Amino acid sequence: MLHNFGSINLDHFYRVPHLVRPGETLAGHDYRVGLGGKGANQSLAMARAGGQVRHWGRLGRHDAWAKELLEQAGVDTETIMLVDEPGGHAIIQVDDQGENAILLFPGANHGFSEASLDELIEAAAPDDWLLAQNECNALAWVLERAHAKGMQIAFNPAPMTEEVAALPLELCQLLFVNRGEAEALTGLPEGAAANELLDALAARLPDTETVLTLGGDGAWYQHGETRLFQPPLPVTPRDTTAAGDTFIGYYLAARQAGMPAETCLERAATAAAIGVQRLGATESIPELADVETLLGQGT
Ligand SMILES: OC[C@H]1O[C@H](O)[C@H](O)[C@@H]1O
Repeated sequence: MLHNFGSINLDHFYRVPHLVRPGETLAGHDYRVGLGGKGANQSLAMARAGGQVRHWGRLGRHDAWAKELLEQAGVDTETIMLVDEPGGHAIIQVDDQGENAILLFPGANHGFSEASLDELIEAAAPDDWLLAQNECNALAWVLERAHAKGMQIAFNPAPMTEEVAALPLELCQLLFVNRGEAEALTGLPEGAAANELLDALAARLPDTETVLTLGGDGAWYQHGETRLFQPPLPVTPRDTTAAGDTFIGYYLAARQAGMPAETCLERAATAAAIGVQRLGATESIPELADVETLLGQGT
């Protein structure tokens, strides 16, 4: 079982002619509300991919529909608490090129007490996995406790903040980073080559398996002497929101099923390529059958 200590947000989407500039008032031409949050997106993607995932989350009581949606997708939601607090939400602008800008309000995602997390870690099995992103509070504490219990840790340092760089990342078995996150963790300048980023990540975290996602430039896996490249799929993105989350959920499900790293990369990249052609966060995450069809393995 994988336990995902992750955010749940209500995403408010606006299609815009361009991302709003400082001081500008801009009219959007489409508006929708959907389930998002990096944590919820990754749980839902993992469940759609056939993985076993339990979500540790906090959700405003009025947004209980979000819990049902995760449950319908196959996520174990027993450990999602409904609380009398404003829930997390995001204001997401998507421009005509599919680029986005996200304003985040953490709300209930930042209300975890150490006691409640202790109970969740206590209930997990020592050989279970923990997955986390950077949208919930008490992150360092959770990583240390989960590691002390013997759990394997997968971490996605998104969104990147100064505090993340100070986390005990050496406790992680698996790290998922995009270009910006890799640059921030290694101190390399913007635009550094993939090989330089991977070298610097390996120097900093020699025991950690690293997956570097580069959007339209493909993805890499690195561990020890092994370095694998997954070429990008030729697609025109409509909305890149949650593409990284889709990738991570599909990767982890494939890994949980015992697939080798190159297969995990291929399935994850294929799922993300389908996702970027659709609008929204959880709404864009494909079903496993769609991914297998594109992989040429459909029935
Ligand atoms: O990664 C995409 C997600 O980031 C923010 O957490 C939004 O809620 C959105 O769903």
